[in-house]
Amino acid sequence: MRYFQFCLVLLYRNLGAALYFCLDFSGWARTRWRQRSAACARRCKRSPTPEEHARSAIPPRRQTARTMLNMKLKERLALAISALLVFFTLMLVVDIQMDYGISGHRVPLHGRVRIGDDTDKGRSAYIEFRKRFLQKSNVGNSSREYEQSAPGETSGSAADTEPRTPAPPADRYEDLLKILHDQLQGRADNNPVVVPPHRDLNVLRPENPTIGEMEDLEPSINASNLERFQLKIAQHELYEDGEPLVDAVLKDMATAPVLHAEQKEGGTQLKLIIDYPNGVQALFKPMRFPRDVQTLPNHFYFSDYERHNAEIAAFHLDRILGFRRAMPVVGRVLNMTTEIYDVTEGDILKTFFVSPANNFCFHGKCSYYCDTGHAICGNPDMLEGSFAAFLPSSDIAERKVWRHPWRRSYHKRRKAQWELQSDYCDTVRTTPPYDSGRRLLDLMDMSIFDFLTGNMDRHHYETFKMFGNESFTLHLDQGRAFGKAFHDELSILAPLLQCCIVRHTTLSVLLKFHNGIPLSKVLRETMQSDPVSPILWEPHLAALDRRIVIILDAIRKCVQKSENPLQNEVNDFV
Ligand SMILES: Nc1ncnc2c1ncn2[C@@H]1O[C@H](COP(=O)(O)OP(=O)(O)OP(=O)(O)O)[C@@H](O)[C@H]1O
Ligand SMILES: [Mn+2]
Repeated sequence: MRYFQFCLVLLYRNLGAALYFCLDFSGWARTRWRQRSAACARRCKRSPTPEEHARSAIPPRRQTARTMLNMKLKERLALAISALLVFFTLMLVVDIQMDYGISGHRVPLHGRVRIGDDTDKGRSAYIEFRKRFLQKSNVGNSSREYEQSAPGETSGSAADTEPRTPAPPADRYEDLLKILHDQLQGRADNNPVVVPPHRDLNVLRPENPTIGEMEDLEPSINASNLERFQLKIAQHELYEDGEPLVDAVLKDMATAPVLHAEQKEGGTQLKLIIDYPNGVQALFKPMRFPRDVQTLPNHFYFSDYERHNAEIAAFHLDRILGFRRAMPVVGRVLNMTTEIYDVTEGDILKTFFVSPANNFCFHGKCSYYCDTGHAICGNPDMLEGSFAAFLPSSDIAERKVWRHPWRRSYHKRRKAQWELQSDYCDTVRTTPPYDSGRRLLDLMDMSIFDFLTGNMDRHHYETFKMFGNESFTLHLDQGRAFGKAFHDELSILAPLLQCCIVRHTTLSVLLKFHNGIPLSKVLRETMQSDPVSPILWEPHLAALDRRIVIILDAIRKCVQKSENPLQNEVNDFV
């Protein structure tokens, strides 16, 4: 990136001079052209004489050399600068392509960048699977399932939003169940796709200290539930299965008096830090739209609005799937006057106003959607939002920010490297920290989690520094999840399909929901406890059950490919 900045500075510094020379050069070219045209007018109409023929037979290289010698110094300079400019531009493009590692890790490229691989190489099943998936969704399924609704379109008829009992699954994935069963019996140990529990550090957990133990901190007698929760965050999970502090923290955030509100710096969209008594804090994301408003079809994932209910739903989903890597999030309705306006100060106060519909609104200051046209409005001054329990401060537990290897390009015309290179995972899996331990498997879980919620906005992820690389990846920032209920974004599954590796435990949970009580039902019921329930529009819940099937298909495809790579290649071209 430093090279990139250097190039930019050089480019801009030289741009003026280069332009001058280029213009001057074009002047020179025009004069030459005029001279040549005049000469041509004299002789072009007749056929060339033998001497002219001989003259034109001078080798082109000598001609070029002669032209160069005839040029003035200024002309030569202009040419050199133009060439330099082209060179810098080329270097710039190469630099942007190469830059995707932070935290000291630059993944070596081994000269493997290809433009648009169209067959899967090695273990990847991404391209083959995507082809089939697209065929499937094009043929015979022209129902609403795969259509994108119009901008701002709402649910349609009431019957549409009624919970429906899904039909019994036709395919129980017996082949995948058998792998799980064999692994529990100590067989299928070396399955290249499904990692058995005794080779998974998340299950083994030889050590699992908490932040409190690492920092030698004990909660005081008056410690809040959140402080106790924070000190219990461990190396391999945020909280234990069945941890009672989770519900206690949710309750505090939903009911405790709001003492102070302040806009959070950083991030692209408006968020407030809410202070409660006893040092408890939460990250507040406001409601902008009703539940059934979907991502605008012409919006890229990076310009999509954040949805407060997506944060709430994602927390519950993360918990139900047994990951326990998302901080507790709860919904609450605030009085904008007494719980925001009266308890905040500074510039944000100047952004409050009363709308033509007599609602109380504000927009704060941020880089996306913080203006009068995109204000957040109460009804008339009651505002719903999500409250995420605050992570421990960096004094206690510093976090490390990692660039996600499967990060999107965040540019409307540019593609990321993983989209161009089908064997991209080979590069990632040989690079620390993805070459050993739990990290790569965590990214597979994250890919599954994000595919279920439709979250395309996973540019970075964070871990707690004190636990080193053998620690879980936090599931932070799900604000752009649950945007499109009728579209399944297969590219979110690219990490899984390109690496073809998954935890036994994760596959087991997916199969449990697929063959047993559907995920949509469990999540719907769990979220009923939230104060602003219902949290999700029904089609988003239905999408979860549909997407589990796609994930299971993907894992099956990976297993088949690992068992018989050649045959699958052949089949795919029949
Ligand atoms: N529960 C939390 N407690 C403390 N800090 C948090 C919490 N959740 C997120 N953060 C921090 O706040 C930052 C911004 O949060 P978040 O990513 O949700 O906002 P955002 O506006 O969506 O950001 P971006 O636009 O960059 O995706 C994160 O990078 C994270 O470090
Ligand atoms: Mn975000």
